[in-house]
Amino acid sequence: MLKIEDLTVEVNGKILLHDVNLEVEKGYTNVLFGPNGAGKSALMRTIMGFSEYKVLKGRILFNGEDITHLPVDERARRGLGIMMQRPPDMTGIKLGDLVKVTSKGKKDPEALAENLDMKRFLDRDVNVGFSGGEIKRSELLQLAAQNPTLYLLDEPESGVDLVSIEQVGMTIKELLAEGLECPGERCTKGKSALIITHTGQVLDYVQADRGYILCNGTVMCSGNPMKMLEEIKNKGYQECITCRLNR
Ligand SMILES: Nc1ncnc2c1ncn2[C@@H]1O[C@H](COP(=O)(O)OP(=O)(O)OP(=O)(O)O)[C@@H](O)[C@H]1O
Repeated sequence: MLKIEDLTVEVNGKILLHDVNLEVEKGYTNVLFGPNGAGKSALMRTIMGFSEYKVLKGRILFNGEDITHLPVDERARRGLGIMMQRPPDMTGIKLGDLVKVTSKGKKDPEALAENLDMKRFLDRDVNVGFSGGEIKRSELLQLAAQNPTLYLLDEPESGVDLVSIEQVGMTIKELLAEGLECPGERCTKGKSALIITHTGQVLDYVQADRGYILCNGTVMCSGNPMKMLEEIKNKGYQECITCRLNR
């Protein structure tokens, strides 16, 4: 589904990512770990196609197509959706109108908002004055309306209180399960996701398939995400440089 090959990226003349290789197969949920400033959000934003991130080398393939130089809207049309860590305020745009446009009129904003306890926010300007947790729920509401096939989720649990985390986690679980098919005993998973998490809280709700550790702008190793999380909690990131984490 998503394949990143030897990707090197600069912003304002500074190389933020180099020689990044990473994959998310159809139906997989992969996790991106890494210390602050490693380049995780930059990678997400590059995958989504934000124009300030210039690809100097390598490519991004989505369903076999080279999308490295496609604009954001084209990537969204092809099925990429992002929950940003810090999305911008959109003064003058009502959340309800955005949800309606994003779903192309196919989904009822009120019904989508009900699930996320966001009905009272539909008449408000997107993100303006929203609390940290409300922003996360607003981002999820927009993703539910867009219905992408690959979810890029940048720290979905950050700023979310311990009660609301269940709501956020369960919503992500439901979104990723859409299209889940279980012919006979075997299930084919629905959507794909790449999730950035520091705490791993979201992994209490979503089963992760593979973890990647990004340090200093490049992927240092990949492996079992739960083992990686355990290692990071116990030992921090110092070992990732030499890629000695248990996999
Ligand atoms: N538009 C930009 N212009 C200049 N520097 C940038 C830009 N975007 C990101 N950076 C820098 O790139 C580095 C990586 O940032 P990024 O947000 O990707 O880190 P991160 O791994 O997501 O960190 P965190 O875990 O703290 O969210 C940081 O030093 C950041 O200041």
